Amino acid sequence: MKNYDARQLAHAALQIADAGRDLAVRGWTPATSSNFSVRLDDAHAAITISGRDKGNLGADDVMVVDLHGKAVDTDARPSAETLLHTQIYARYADAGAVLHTHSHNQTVASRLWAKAGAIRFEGWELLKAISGTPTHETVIILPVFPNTQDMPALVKQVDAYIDSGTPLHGYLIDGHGIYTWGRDMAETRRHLEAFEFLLACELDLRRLNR
Ligand SMILES: CSC[C@@H](O)[C@@H](O)C(=O)COP(=O)(O)O
Ligand SMILES: [Zn+2]
Repeated sequence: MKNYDARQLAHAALQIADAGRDLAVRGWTPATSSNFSVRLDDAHAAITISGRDKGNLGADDVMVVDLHGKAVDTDARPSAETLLHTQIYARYADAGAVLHTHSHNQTVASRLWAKAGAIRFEGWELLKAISGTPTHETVIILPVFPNTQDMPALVKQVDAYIDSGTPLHGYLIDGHGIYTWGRDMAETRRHLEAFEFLLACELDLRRLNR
């Protein structure tokens, strides 16, 4: 017997496919990169199957994992980065969706700010698109973690950052891409779009030497 709600899974798969189509059209998911998930309940998430074309997802491209990243009711292989998704659901009880993309801006910025270890956004009106940010007179830090294929090692770094108490709304991985999340898919898409815009602004200022 399934211990998650199949209707919820079907709805999550639709949300994931819809997000994937939109993000691919924007060019943020090149060459099967990126992965997406939606929380189903306290113990399960729906997540993209590894290696699929993220711009052309259907219900068969989404599977269920438990919050330890283990496949549930299927032999399919979940995203190679599943542990980064389940970590967010485990650490943030109100997280309802996680998006990871590889846009050009995200990837270039991750390299430029890797040494500094973070990008500091301050004074941008669009910061208000990040939930809990009532004014542009705010600082939001987007950390940059070194890339590795060793997911437990990456999870450890993110855990240490969360444990430090600095608010975390998303992060970059060096030479790789971005992770962000929200209470539901709509909020998560807004956060992703806001970070992409802010990164583009910071990159332009760099190009202009400002
Ligand atoms: C195609 S290169 C990108 C992958 O290595 C990975 O970073 C990625 O985002 C997608 O992996 P996936 O296992 O399909 O979820
Ligand atoms: Zn990736």
